[in-house]
Amino acid sequence: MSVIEAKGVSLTFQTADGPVHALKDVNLSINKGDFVSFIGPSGCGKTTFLRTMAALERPTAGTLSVNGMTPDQARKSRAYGYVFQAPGLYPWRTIARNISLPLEIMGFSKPDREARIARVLELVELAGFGGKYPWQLSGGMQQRASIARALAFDAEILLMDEPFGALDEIVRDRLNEALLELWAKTGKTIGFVTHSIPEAVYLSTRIVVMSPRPGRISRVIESTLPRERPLEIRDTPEFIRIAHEVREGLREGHSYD
Ligand SMILES: Nc1ncnc2c1ncn2[C@@H]1O[C@H](COP(=O)(O)OP(=O)(O)OP(=O)(O)O)[C@@H](O)[C@H]1O
Repeated sequence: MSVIEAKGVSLTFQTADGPVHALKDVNLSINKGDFVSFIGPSGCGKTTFLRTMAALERPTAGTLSVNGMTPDQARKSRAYGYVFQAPGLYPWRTIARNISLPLEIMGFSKPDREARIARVLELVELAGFGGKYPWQLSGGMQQRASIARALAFDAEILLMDEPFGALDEIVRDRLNEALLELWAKTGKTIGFVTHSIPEAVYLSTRIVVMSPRPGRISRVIESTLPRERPLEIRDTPEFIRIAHEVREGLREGHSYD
């Protein structure tokens, strides 16, 4: 069953220096339970595409449906959680109260909010840190808190824009493992932007390779790796083969420059 469907999506930004063709004729279907990564050089439209799915940008041509609705309707019915590149937590609110904020806006009762906060803090391994302020946590813990905030209202779709880009590799490895575990536990559909080939291969069921000027999909790679993936899987010939295929896709995209 397809939960996200993009048909002929193009987006041109009008700027003072003329039009910027951020996306051109993007066609993609994401199935329920898929973990889809978007990879490509800087400026190829990865963030823009994720933002159009989340109704944070509007395509200039084509159609997009999210859970059978327009992106606008999907946003209003809270069909997805969105994780930004930076954690974006309010420094004057504790971690629990940061997670609580969208729930308060959505009108969840206090006991329901408290139960949800406890559950998501547990999921991202931050149980016991709800009373801390963001500045009392490390960068990796803050990013996990922002993931908890996106998970709290239990949307079936999670859109993540390079959530681990600013973290060191050891922390990133741990969060990648935790994210896979969470995905296996919850069966969510995940759209994930990254710059890292190993991260894309490790996490995804499908890897969408994009190329710039204008942003297009140059290759979609179906992963042949099993769903259960210890970190050591990165040393297997199959992992290396898929990484090679992604690299080839990236190179291919560049030949259009
Ligand atoms: N609001 C905007 N107004 C004008 N141009 C924009 C706007 N947002 C993005 N762009 C342009 O659209 C193109 C795609 O940008 P986008 O941020 O989607 O790329 P990206 O692949 O996510 O890049 P990065 O990997 O560096 O985050 C770029 O050329 C960018 O300058």
